[in-house]
Amino acid sequence: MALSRPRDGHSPWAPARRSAITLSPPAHPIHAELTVPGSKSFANRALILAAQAEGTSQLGGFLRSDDTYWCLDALRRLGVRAEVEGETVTVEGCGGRWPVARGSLFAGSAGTVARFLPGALAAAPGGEWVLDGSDQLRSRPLEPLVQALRTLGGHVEAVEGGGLPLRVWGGGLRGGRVSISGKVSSQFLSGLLLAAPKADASVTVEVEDDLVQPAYVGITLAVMRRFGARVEHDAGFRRIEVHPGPYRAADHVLEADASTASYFLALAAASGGRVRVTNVGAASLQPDARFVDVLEAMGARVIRGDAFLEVAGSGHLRGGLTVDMKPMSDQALTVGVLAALADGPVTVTGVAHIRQHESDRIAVLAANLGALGIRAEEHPDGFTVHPGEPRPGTVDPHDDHRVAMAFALLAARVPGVRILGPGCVSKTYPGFFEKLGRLGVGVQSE
Ligand SMILES: O=C(O)C1=C[C@@H](OP(=O)(O)O)[C@@H](O)[C@H](O)C1
Ligand SMILES: C=C(OP(=O)(O)O)C(=O)O
Repeated sequence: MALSRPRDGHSPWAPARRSAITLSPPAHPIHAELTVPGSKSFANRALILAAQAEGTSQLGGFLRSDDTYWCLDALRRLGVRAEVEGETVTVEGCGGRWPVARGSLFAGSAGTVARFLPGALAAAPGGEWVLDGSDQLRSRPLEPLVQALRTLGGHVEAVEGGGLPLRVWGGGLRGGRVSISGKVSSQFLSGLLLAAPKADASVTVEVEDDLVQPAYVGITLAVMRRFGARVEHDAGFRRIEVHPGPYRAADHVLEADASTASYFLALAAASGGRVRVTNVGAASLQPDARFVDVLEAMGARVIRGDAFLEVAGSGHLRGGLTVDMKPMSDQALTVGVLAALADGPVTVTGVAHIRQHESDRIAVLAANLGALGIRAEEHPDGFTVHPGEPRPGTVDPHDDHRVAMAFALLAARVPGVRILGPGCVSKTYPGFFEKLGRLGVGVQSE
């Protein structure tokens, strides 16, 4: 099947492209109360389950971003009717029998779409599709998921190499036992679990090695239950039993994005200001809602409510610590950039797998800190940053939204940090730089 596809993951929901943006510190410490938009992790799980459900679901708190665009686009190409109005998506479920049973699907740069859709396709009674993605997503791993779906009788084949593009045939999944690796990505396990209720019999999944970011598996199970799935699991999500049954339509309010919230809370810690995020709290299921613990260890004052988080910075960041970021590794770069402003070295461990995220995040962090005059050592599973006086300079995010958002934090104190290709933030938050501007950070576009 010939494929014509965009090479990157930028969607029609991304703002007009700018070649670079230069940031400068706010004139006054930032004091703000703000909300952040919806989480792509919640949105893409709920979209895929609502599409497979019997009946119509309404999902509130939806954010238009690249990752959610490509998820919705793939479901529409499968014949699912879905309408977005304001922050609400209405999805007419097809019961898992995709109305368009042949064709090409595109995941953009969304790991969630690449890892969650193959199971939903293989579990369908019939059909044949090719799922592809951006160049960046093509280079990210998929094999453990492909192998596990095959163990359950799924008909899935990499077209070339081991990742995307992937050819998937419907035909169903049988139940039984299956083991899967969790040390490179928790999304393999999540993708298998989301498909498991559609199998002919119960599926028992065991994690055969380590499991990174287990909280995302908790989110998977919570969203599955919301759509009617019956699931049992141990405390660490290492052994999970999923019973067969249909997904049923459910109205669902998606959690606001704790990863996005972390940048604004970190900005308060770095700038000596105070930020309260009023729609992400300690009750969130997202691991990054616990990132405030790291800010506290670095000297910030934190107030935790069930539905809000507040951070007040002293303007001084404490270093001299080692942090295992495996449970919330999307914030590893945030720690790395804050460390440049701290009073002692900071080491991050437990994040070997982020070398296979949107970029090799450890290498890209070290190279960009180096370009700003900050020494950073790479380790196989993390890095050590030696703080200093970052100088103005250019950051190349390698089309990785978290690199761009983390380096933007330097604007708390450093004038003249220039970020290339800032549009990459639209993967999860197209309005990120505009929001920084409204908080008083100087934002100059080229
Ligand atoms: O399941 C999810 O929604 C996610 C899981 C995590 O990925 P990995 O488990 O691949 O690290 C996380 O980094 C990503 O931003 C979202
Ligand atoms: C790793 C990330 O995304 P993805 O869902 O593409 O894996 C991320 O958002 O940091």
